[in-house]
Amino acid sequence: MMAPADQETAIISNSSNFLLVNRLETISVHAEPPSPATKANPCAEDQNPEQEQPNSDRFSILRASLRPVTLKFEDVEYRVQCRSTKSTCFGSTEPKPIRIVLNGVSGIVRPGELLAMLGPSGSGKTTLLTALAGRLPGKISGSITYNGQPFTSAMKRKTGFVTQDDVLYPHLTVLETLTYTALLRLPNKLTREEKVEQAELIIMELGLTRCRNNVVGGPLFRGVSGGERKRVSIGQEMLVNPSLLLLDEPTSGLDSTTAQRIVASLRALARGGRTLVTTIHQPSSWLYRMFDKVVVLSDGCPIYSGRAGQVMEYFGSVGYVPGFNFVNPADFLLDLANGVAPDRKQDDQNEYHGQLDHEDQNSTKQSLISSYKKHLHPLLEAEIRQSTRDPNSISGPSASRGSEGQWTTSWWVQFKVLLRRGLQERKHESFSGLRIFQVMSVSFLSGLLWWHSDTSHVQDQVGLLFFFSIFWGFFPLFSAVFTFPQERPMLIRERSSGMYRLSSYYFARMAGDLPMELVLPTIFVTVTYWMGGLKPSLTTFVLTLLIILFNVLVSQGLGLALGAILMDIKQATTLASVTMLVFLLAGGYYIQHIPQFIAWLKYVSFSHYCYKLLVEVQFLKNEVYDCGQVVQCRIMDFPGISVLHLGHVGWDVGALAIMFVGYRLLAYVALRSGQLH
Ligand SMILES: Nc1ncnc2c1ncn2[C@@H]1O[C@H](COP(=O)(O)OP(=O)(O)OP(=O)(O)O)[C@@H](O)[C@H]1O
Repeated sequence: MMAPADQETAIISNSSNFLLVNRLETISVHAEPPSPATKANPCAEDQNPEQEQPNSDRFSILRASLRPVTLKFEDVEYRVQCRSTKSTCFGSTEPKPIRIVLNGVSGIVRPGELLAMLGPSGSGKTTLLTALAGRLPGKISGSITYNGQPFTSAMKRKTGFVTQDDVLYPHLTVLETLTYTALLRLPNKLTREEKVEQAELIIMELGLTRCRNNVVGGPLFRGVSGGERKRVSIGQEMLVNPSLLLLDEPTSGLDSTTAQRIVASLRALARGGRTLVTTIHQPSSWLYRMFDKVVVLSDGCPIYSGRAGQVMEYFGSVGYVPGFNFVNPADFLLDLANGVAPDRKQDDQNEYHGQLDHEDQNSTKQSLISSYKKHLHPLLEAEIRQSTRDPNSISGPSASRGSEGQWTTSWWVQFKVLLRRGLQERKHESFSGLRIFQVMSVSFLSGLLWWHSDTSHVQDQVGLLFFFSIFWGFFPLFSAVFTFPQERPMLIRERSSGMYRLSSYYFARMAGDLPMELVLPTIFVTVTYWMGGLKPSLTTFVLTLLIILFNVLVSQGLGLALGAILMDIKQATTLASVTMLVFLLAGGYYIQHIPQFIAWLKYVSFSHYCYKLLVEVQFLKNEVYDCGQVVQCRIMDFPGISVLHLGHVGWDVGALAIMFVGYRLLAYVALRSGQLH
């Protein structure tokens, strides 16, 4: 059997260039990594990196981007206003109760260290981690600094954050997911091939080779396993070689061997000069030994913050000694954080069969919190103060090079990669069998209903044109409404790690939607137009098709805007259906004599303009119809047509164009102005 340190050495030496890069970084970082690094990698100091690894040149940019970060958090307090309100008998509401989620948490993590946050469920680990990642909304009291500086956008790009829930595109394979991330997040100075190679290395490093070509999967269809998904999420952050890496429960759902491998990789990453912080549930004693520091939370309050190896000593000194000779320190800490003192635990097992006294638990927690305040807090304060005087931790390169550009890749590269990724992810949804069936069945059915109608039945033909404008108003509107509410988690995740500009995402999304949104209406119109016996002229057909496609784009824009403004699928679909019904009624087909005070409605209805344009091109020439008793009338004088006041094609097209631009602009502004936080 290999000793843990040997195993780690084996993992490091057997694995990819990526870890080799990390090893090399160990030499170049300012801060001195703790001694185990040398144990894990005994020859690191003797080797000339350039000679030993000919490939290392290619990744020198990644190495150069690694800057030691000393993370300090002091007396962090976070309060939230609970949503529930109680109505009083007089109809007024009581003030919303305030909940203290974090209360006076302090700590310091230096480059080369791995800090683990332990605590029962709901104790505030995720909240603290999110605060340290600079992503917690609302006001945080206390101070959190990175090399003595507040969180900046330069720091954002050097920070990796793996959330508890994996936010991944379900239709992309593992390789595609990591490759697109590499293309978006790695600097322009690396070639495309090098970025792809880096993604491959991560796949090897995280043991994902077997499932590299499997789709990630989602709630509706199976893909890779939960543990593999988690590793893909970790890989996405590891790719950019972050100086500060924060992980929320990276081992949840993993078997113990994989969990050990992941934590060993994390420790190796830390030893390469990074600062690592992770939350973890119930680590084994083997995993626990890999942590340099731990913070233990109980109901948002710290009961320990300091060296992992000194934990038993500290709790022994304040009167808490485990009842057994051998105990996993993590289990012991979790018991304490739950208020279960060692003696009570034995009582519980022997006599009470799980009936723990809540008062006892609360008093144990209170006693642990006061011991922390009395003994540990002053020591931590002194350590933080001392480190503030240390020039390495305040003027490290991450502070001095904060003026670097905000983006690693150009707008155009971001646009191209996002466009390709979007097309690949959404082609399944846009051309799903169900969607095609829906459109084709409506198309054939309407073609049969209007089978070879002619100008002797003007009313029927006008009805078909109005149906075109309504169907291709509703359909794209309801598809588009889902876009941004569904993409929101991904957008938040990727934008908060500074992956791309909102504008490049937005334009890529618009461009990617074009072919998908325009193919189905084209097929629909082609089938129904000729089956329905509309004017047998190629020019009229093409013009009809163009008007419908324009209408599709306008209605899609409205759907995008409603989705972006409300960011809630239920609310957005409700508002979309009301709006579309109003547009339908005011469109000019059902009612021709709208009262003056509400007649303005038709001017905001894109269906109205579309319908007018369709009628205009269909009956452009002075055609005639049979208006009874062998009398022929001009079609333009047909009652349902004459009230449309045709003859203003330019205005109608202009109105649609304004709506086309306006709705999309509105959607962009809504996204920009905070719906993504
Ligand atoms: N914005 C919020 N509004 C209301 N309650 C909140 C909010 N943020 C956090 N909380 C509460 O604060 C507590 C701590 O939450 P947090 O997610 O940080 O716990 P945790 O230790 O990570 O739990 P777990 O291990 O189960 O993930 C929870 O009880 C949670 O409900």
